[in-house]
Amino acid sequence: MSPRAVLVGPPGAGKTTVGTLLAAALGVPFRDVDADIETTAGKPIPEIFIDFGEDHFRALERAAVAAALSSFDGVLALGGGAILAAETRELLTGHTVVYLSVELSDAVSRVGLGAGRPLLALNPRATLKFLLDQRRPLYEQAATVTVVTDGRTPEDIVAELAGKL
Ligand SMILES: Nc1ncnc2c1ncn2[C@@H]1O[C@H](COP(=O)(O)OP(=O)(O)OP(=O)(O)O)[C@@H](O)[C@H]1O
Ligand SMILES: O=C(O)C1=C[C@@H](O)[C@@H](O)[C@H](O)C1
Ligand SMILES: [Mg+2]
Repeated sequence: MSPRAVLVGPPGAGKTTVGTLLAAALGVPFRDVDADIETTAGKPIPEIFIDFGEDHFRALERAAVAAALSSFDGVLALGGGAILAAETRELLTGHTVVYLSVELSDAVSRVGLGAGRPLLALNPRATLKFLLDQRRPLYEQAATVTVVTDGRTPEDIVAELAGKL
């Protein structure tokens, strides 16, 4: 069993939004690893960061990604930082990995004040710039399909993707 598509990209790329619509368009279920982690931990992501720290969150994330990749066959959205783990990047090999790319200005306007995103709580623009610069090569390396999302509606992005998958 293998996901039909695995969505990667930074916060604000639209993984949850586009993933939900793409799954509906393909007639398959949608699953979001961020939601899986919250279910396992029994608390929202910001509280996991506060109570246990980022390293603990990343450990939960690695386990949640591994479980979903081996047991789910719909559209799967990873968390924005999941590809930081070498173990996860290796597990992605052979899967259909869709990189939703977004430049800084669109990402900033989409995440606003960063509500619900603990890494962005202090300075969303500066942190997003750092995350985009740090992670862009990792998303590009993992991707089998790349879709530019800047200035486009989720529906337009889904129409492009549905034709490619
Ligand atoms: N193509 C788009 N155009 C405009 N707004 C968008 C687009 N895609 C998503 N959004 C909006 O941007 C915000 C962030 O989208 P979403 O939560 O889907 O991102 P994400 O990639 O899942 O982020 P995270 O990594 O934090 O989970 C939401 O308010 C959503 O409505
Ligand atoms: O970019 C990140 O590192 C994160 C993105 C979100 O999807 C969550 O997984 C969490 O807030 C961390
Ligand atoms: Mg999301």
